[in-house]
Amino acid sequence: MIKQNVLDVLNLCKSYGNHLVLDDISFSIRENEIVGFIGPNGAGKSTLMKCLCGLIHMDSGNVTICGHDIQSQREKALSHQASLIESPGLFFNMTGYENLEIFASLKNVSKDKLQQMSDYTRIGDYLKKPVSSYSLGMKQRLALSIALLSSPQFLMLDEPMNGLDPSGVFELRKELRKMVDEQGMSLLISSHQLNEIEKIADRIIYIENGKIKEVQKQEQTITYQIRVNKIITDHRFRKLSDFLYKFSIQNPNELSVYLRKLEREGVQLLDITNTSDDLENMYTRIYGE
Ligand SMILES: Nc1ncnc2c1ncn2[C@@H]1O[C@H](COP(=O)(O)OP(=O)(O)OP(=O)(O)O)[C@@H](O)[C@H]1O
Repeated sequence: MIKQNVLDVLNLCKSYGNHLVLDDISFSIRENEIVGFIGPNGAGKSTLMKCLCGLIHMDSGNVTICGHDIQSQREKALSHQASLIESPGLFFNMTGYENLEIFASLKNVSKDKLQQMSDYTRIGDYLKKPVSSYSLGMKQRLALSIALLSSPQFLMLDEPMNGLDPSGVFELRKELRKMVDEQGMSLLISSHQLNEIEKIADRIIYIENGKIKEVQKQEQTITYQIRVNKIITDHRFRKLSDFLYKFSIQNPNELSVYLRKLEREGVQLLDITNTSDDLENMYTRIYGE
């Protein structure tokens, strides 16, 4: 089945005064896809997310959410998305449950859904206490539950792992993956935590100075460099120098196929190195040390 795009961003530009913060940004996100957004401080991640959820206006470009243009069909486009950007907008002097109730009534959500999302917070009796008494993790869970009240098809989370302890990060990652897999949601998630993004994202977009520097392909290619004792004629092995070749596979199981092929041709394997770009290598290559 062909997956539709839930988000299309085309040539988006945004400046604050003379400062061009987003410079001709274009990318798409498909159904059921988790896209990670990585970039150094001030790269433009939050500004982009704010443009995508209608919090601020872009100067030029086009954004469609589930096929609806965010400018000409603003209400329809925004009804398909939810976002948590910067600190969650909670009423601190009210209880968690009262917060959920207010947002449920604003979003015209049924009582069942309200109950479902109060259970989803998994903060138990704390729901009856003022939000000011919550830990950061509890506030995050409450804010995420509020964002999910409207069953969005597209969710944007800006640095959701900030301040969470390792078990909180693990839980959040597990839950986000489950939501995407079971409810068909798509997710755009920004983080500074490279290893966390690597674990959750299907694809990663690198941004710097408001420009997309690179998009990691969804299918991670595994590349090997091999040193052998004789010339290989098979074109799938790219010659780097005498007796040094490179080949790429999409699936780890394919490696044995390549190695058996060499064996059949009487080529002796002297050395093999996995030279695939992992996230940290890629980050260093793009942004420097
Ligand atoms: N309201 C504003 N007015 C003027 N400049 C702004 C405003 N908001 C952001 N900027 C500037 O825009 C640039 C991008 O900021 P943004 O917050 O989008 O970056 P970021 O990638 O989210 O950074 P971080 O990882 O530190 O949160 C920065 O140079 C910032 O100073």
